Amino acid sequence: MAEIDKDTILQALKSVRSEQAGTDLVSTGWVKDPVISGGRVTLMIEVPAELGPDLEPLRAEAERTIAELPGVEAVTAVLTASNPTGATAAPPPRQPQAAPQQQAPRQGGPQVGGHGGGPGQISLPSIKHVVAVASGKGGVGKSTTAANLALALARLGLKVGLFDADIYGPSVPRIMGLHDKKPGTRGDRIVPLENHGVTVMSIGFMVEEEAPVVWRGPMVVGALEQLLRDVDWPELDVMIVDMPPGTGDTQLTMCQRVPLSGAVIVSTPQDIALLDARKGLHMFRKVEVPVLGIVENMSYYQCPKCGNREEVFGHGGARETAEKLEAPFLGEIPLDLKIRETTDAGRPIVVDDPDGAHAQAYGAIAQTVWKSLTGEAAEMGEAPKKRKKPKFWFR
Ligand SMILES: Nc1ncnc2c1ncn2[C@@H]1O[C@H](COP(=O)(O)OP(=O)(O)OP(=O)(O)O)[C@@H](O)[C@H]1O
Repeated sequence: MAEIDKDTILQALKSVRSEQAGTDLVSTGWVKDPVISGGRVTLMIEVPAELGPDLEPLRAEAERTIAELPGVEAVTAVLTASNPTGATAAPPPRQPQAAPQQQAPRQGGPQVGGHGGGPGQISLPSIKHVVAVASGKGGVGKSTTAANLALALARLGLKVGLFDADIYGPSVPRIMGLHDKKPGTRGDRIVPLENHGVTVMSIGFMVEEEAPVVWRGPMVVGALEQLLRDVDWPELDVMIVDMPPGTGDTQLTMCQRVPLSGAVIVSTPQDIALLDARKGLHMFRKVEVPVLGIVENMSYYQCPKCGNREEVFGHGGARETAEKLEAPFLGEIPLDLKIRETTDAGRPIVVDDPDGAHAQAYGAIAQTVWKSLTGEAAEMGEAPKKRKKPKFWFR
């Protein structure tokens, strides 16, 4: 099969003309280095934000042009925009739908479910439930929680996917031990990767590691939607979406476009983070996505040597906030060096120490989430080392 290289791609793109810029696509300087993985080409086109909405035909033509090159099996071109003022402009939000699933559930209360697919939403027919893991601000451990929750759900015997939508800092490839891997292709679809028994996709797989991922407003949503659609998702019981941090227009639009069955909000006990958590809760309620509950992360510090427990940030705030706001409290995860080390080493604690207290805590959260989604109880599978033939763990 013919090898593709960057020069051939750029040469071909010279035949694509931008009416708006009055020149060919390459001369605009908008084309970033194409990423080539086997027969798959991913192309970022970074355009002035104000032109973005008019440039869809240009994007599509670039995609068609590359697709015609020998050796190209699949191509994804995405528009991104760099905006020095930092201002964002998201597409107008879809009006919230009045659907029965869109009431905030209570623990032990009515089940929620279905993967939406309403007007303006992406259709994900092979996925039964899509759950967003969100936080009002960055750095609270959202990705760590998303990964461990996904792994704990897999341990319940479920088929689980993890989609990294945190386009500003995609950390799922590293957390899931896949940072040096690239997804393959089947026909014109992207085949997601798998590790620790969970199917994983991240925008981080598609960009060069050192490349700063600068995305703004509608481009983020467009790129994520496209990636979600281009992936050949297997049949999944549940997909966890690691959302971009914050509660701005981008997050709001994501919540409206992705057919969410529910959302989990991660917060630290600090007041400021809790205020942000409230914003997160209000955001999901505004778009009528059920909030499955709040997880308090870095809840307290337990000395690994003496077992002494210290309430670093005035522990318990998330539980109180959850009660006040009538959202379920899902559980607390302590601040523990082992959680950091295992996460950062690509073997999250649920895999690294499946019998430990932290894995049990994530397991209990996973059970509550699954019960809220389906009304069904699910039992934890045993840790793999105890099984001769692990049934649920490494599938
Ligand atoms: N419970 C915990 N105990 C110790 N370290 C933790 C815990 N939770 C997360 N961390 C560590 O905190 C850092 C930030 O976590 P993570 O990347 O999950 O946060 P995030 O909210 O997703 O951040 P961002 O939104 O900026 O991507 C990581 O190094 C992670 O290992």
